[in-house]
Amino acid sequence: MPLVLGVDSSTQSTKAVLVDADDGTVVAQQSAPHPPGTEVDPRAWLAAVDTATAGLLERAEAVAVAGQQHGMVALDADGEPVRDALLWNDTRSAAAAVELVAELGGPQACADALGSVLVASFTSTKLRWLRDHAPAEAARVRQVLLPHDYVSRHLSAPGTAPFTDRGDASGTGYFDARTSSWRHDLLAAALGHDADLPVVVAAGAAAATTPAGQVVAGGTGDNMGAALGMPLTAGDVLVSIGTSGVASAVVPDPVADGTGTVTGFADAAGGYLPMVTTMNAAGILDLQARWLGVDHDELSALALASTAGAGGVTLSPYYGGERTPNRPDAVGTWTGLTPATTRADLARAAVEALLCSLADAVDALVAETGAEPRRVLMVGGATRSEAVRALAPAILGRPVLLPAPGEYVARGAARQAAWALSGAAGPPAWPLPTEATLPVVPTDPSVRERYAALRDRLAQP
Ligand SMILES: Nc1ncnc2c1ncn2[C@@H]1O[C@H](COP(=O)(O)OP(=O)(O)O)[C@@H](O)[C@H]1O
Ligand SMILES: O=C(CO)[C@@H](O)[C@H](O)COP(=O)(O)O
Repeated sequence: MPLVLGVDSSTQSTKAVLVDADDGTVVAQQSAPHPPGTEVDPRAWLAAVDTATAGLLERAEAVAVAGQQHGMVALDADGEPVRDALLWNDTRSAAAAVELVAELGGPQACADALGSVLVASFTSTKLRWLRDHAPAEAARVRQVLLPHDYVSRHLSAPGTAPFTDRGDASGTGYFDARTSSWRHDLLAAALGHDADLPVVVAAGAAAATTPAGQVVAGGTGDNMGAALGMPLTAGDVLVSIGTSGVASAVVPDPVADGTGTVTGFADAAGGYLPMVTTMNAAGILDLQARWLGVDHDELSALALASTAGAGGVTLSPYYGGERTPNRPDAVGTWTGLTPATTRADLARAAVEALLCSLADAVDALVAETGAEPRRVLMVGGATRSEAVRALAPAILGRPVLLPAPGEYVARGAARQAAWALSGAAGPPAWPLPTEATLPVVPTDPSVRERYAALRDRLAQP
């Protein structure tokens, strides 16, 4: 029974799961929090991974890291950060994104070259921001890594050249996933000069060893990790409700959505992972719980005590700006508040807004990939909310398969580690533990209609 360790270095925390490589059974798991905010000293992730893997790494024969996508880890000649990392949900580079898309010949040309239309989340836009707003720091940059590359390097033997994978690289804005090659020209155009980039490791290959000699696999982006951890197969749509809200699917061929709604990432197994990502997801409920002075269980109970449509209250939940739709300067907007509005209505409106935003994401993904999903699976921290589970099938308009509670990004990283350890042609077959299939219960269609009307009204200048 060889054990493998999977690490998820996501936005809010690092999670580590120790797994039996033969059948995917979780033997132990630990986590450690990350600092809040959209710019973070990346060394905090190294401290978190040390804490989360303490006592587990020693027991593993192989390890892999999946990490939050896109974050800009800019290193100097000594391999130290020139400044705090800018995360995927930092919107200061929105104007830089517009500029870079224009330089590439417009949105469709950008999607054709990179698989995605650049928005502020992408690494290249952050490098352009650095060039224009902190030129002294930009001039010191010698190497650019993604969060998972930086954590993988930390776990590897000293002197290991940094490495990444095709999945995470496809979210940088200077990688061509179809040829699996870096676009140093685009990196230089963004940053103002060229810099070193990590070696791109083939899917399932061993990339390095730890100081103790354990195999380190290439790692990947957290969403690619989740796809590998399910595993997601043709006909599935995965809805993930963490810091970001994500709808994703695995497909064999690249997509190039010139509207920018669907990003055309690569996956961690040689295919592609078209995705729709929102910036406001679990945080909508965190904020609502704080405002109402309740915990998550109480928020859920309140939401379920109201009725469909939240007594006429509708929320546009783009509190921190939004990426899909691309409204980096948006704020949250409430409508329909009356003297009759209750705390339960407010809780309900928050849950409905979260799910309507995800329903938009699923619909856009289905429209781009052209096939109604065979299954919709739902994972992520906010699926612990009973209200989210109860209302999701009705608002998504599809039955929802709920995998057993677990850390599926970390499980995907563990599966990649097991793959690299085995040297086999593909990852091991691990059964997906499922908790329930949540059936669709008919709901008031005006919930989505009113959400869409508010969303579209706010888009007007
Ligand atoms: N019972 C719950 N109800 C709603 N949200 C929850 C609940 N438990 C945890 N969360 C939220 O889930 C989020 C963390 O989810 P996770 O998938 O781990 O995020 P990430 O991978 O982005 O770090 C946090 O915002 C947390 O508050
Ligand atoms: O930017 C994206 C996807 O393009 C996000 O999905 C990040 O990858 C962060 O993920 P979580 O921390 O929410 O899992």
